Amino acid sequence: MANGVTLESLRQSLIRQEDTIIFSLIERARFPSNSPTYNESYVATPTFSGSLVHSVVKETEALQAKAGRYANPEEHPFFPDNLPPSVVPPYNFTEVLHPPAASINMNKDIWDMYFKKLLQLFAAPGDDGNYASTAASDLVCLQALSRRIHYGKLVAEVKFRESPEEYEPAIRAKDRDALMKLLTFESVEEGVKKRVAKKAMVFGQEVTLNNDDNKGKYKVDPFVVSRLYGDWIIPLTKLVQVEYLLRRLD
Ligand SMILES: O=C(O)C(=O)C[C@]1(C(=O)O)C=C[C@@H](O)C=C1
Repeated sequence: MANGVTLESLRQSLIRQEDTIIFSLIERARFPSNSPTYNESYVATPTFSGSLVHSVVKETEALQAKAGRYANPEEHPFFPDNLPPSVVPPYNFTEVLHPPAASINMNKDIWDMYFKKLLQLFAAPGDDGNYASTAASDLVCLQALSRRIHYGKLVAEVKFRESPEEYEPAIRAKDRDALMKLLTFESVEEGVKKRVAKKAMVFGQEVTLNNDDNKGKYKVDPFVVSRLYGDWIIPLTKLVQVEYLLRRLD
């Protein structure tokens, strides 16, 4: 395909992104749940609107927008409204995606999934007062998840270009189920779920000098990581692909 992007190269990137996601979860799991981070009434100052995490994400995004982060089509802000423009010289990113792709931003769903479902699965209950660091860790997780899930746009583009004749009728018929079927590779998904569990075991083990006295203790539960992928990350990546394909002929 044009620009040297292939399904294989995109899958390699998704595999590399697993490392980033798992490490970000391990870092977040250093802290307990720290509920004041998410409590809107905890921060009572006009400087911050909403919860601490809301402000940390929003204000960090504003700074990163100035530094050019969102000029990259692979990056999506959680708070896209009123972001300041980039102040850095533009970089000529290769255009792979069909332009309507720019209107797809699933971060609202990612935000809800992360705070309502994922977090409680891997952050132990408790409060150690490290709210600012907790919010900073959440931001790193959210950005890693967002990048991975929106990678679905590129994956969908490559799949479309490889066999437009298969996709076009389903796109014209706006048949989401047919698109979902076409883009699904169950054996690949099974492989992803197994590999991330294995990576969670390797990356999350305690490394000591005297062999295996910590066997079986992991910083994030490998089963939970596999479940995050199976129940949320992969389904949202597929939803991005469907949304992208539906606009592919616009
Ligand atoms: O590898 C692909 O073909 C993808 O579309 C990525 C992905 C995933 O999210 O990991 C999603 C759908 C496929 O069924 C398999 C895997």
